[in-house]
Amino acid sequence: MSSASTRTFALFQPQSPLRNAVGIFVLTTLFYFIGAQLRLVESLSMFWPLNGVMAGVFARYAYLNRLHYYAISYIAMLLYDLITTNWGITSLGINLSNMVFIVTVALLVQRDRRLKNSTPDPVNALRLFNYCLLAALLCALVGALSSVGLDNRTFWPLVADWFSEQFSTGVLIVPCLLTITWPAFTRTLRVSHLMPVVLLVISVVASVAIGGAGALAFPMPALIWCAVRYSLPATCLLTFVTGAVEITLVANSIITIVATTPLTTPMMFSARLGIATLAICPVMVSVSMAAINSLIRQVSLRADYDFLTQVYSRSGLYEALKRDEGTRKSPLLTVMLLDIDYFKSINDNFGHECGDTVLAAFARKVQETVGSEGLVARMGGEEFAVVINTTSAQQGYALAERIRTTIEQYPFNWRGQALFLTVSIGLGNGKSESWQLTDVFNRLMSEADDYLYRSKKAGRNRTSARMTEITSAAQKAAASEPL
Ligand SMILES: Nc1nc2c(ncn2[C@@H]2O[C@H](COP(=O)(O)OP(=O)(O)OP(=O)(O)O)[C@@H](O)[C@H]2O)c(=O)[nH]1
Repeated sequence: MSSASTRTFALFQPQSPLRNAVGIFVLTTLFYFIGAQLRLVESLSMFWPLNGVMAGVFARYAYLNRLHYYAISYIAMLLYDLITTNWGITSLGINLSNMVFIVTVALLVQRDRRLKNSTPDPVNALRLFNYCLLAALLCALVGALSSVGLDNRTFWPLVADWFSEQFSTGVLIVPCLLTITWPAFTRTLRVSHLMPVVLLVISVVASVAIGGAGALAFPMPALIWCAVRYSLPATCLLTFVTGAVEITLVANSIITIVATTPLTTPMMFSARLGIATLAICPVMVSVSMAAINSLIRQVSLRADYDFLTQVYSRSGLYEALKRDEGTRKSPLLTVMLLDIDYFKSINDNFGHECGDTVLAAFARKVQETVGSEGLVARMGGEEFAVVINTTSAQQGYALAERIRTTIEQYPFNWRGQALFLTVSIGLGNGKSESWQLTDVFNRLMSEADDYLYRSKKAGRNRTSARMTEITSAAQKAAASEPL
């Protein structure tokens, strides 16, 4: 799910086992500390981020999936308990339940990776939701078994509490950990970009002000808006923050979902599950948006380029011209239409495959001759267009002649045999205003088409243009004048 355009965290590295071990130890201790601090508020107000964070870390970095790294995380938890609690042997079981959650999620995500299911698609987001569900169930069973009797609590309420806590924090945190990247601010920030976040804050405030069970769903429209507007990592982060804030506000009765206080375990169970279930929606929308955008990029790339020759397609050329509008400086545009002479005979004599190879090599040679400044497009069959900014009609004509002679002399290679081709060219030259480039192009294209016809008619392997017509008419007139 990670974006290639942004840098990823470098806390862990495949070749640095010591660094990884220290990183895992510190992260485990840090998040154990944070969880323990939240736990101190009141027994039901927990938000236990450790398991979600460590599951995300192990799931994200495949090279951390080693027994000794898991063991380091487990030892860090035991040490923390040893120093800060008097749980004694019970700590082994309680922390084993944490490890059950971490290992289950990490292994299931890694398995998906191996099966090549790591692309952002809504099914993967849903799968992650199920993995958290399964991991939370297993963790709750182990956790409740180990802690039954602590604080006089019985098995099933413990399972419910443990499960809802693990599931909600897992669903909120794991997608975040799997997608998080360093922010790359390439665009200037406009106030309108912040509107989804502003609405999100307003909806959380409204949840507090209005209260009731429905209040938990208030941030949903804002989160969906975030999913449509922002990147997947940003959406996951905002969903996590909103969910965590809501859980904390409900647990501390700041969002009042029931009139009775203190909140009972079943109420908190339901609230946590509700928040977790709602949290999957923006993530799925965001993943769908990422999949749609990547598909659009692929499709438009395919439409913009000719598959065989790798130069622009006709529609791609128009798009490129539209992009150039407003930025170009040259007042003159040259459009060339090139048509390979007797191309049919290549197909007839050497086969279609040879024809294809020659077309691709021809396009490469033309692009090479015009350089990166010129746009080359395949207009269809063996007909190509070149569009280039020029300073004079002569410059355009000289370039066309250079293309023609280059092709004439170039030995196209087909299975060790050298094939020689010629090309006929028609030229259109004209002034262009930057805002009407495509209109000018259409006009010059029709002029180039006219002159291409003349090149073919005059015997092929030549360049024709208005300029040459004027020149040859002047030459003819000069020749016919009496001495
Ligand atoms: N191999 C191959 N041949 C193609 C492709 N597109 C068009 N052609 C062939 O290009 C040939 C064009 O033939 P014509 O239009 O008669 O033109 P020509 O033989 O080049 O003759 P002139 O243009 O009159 O010099 C046809 O035989 C088409 O089948 C392609 O993508 N691959």
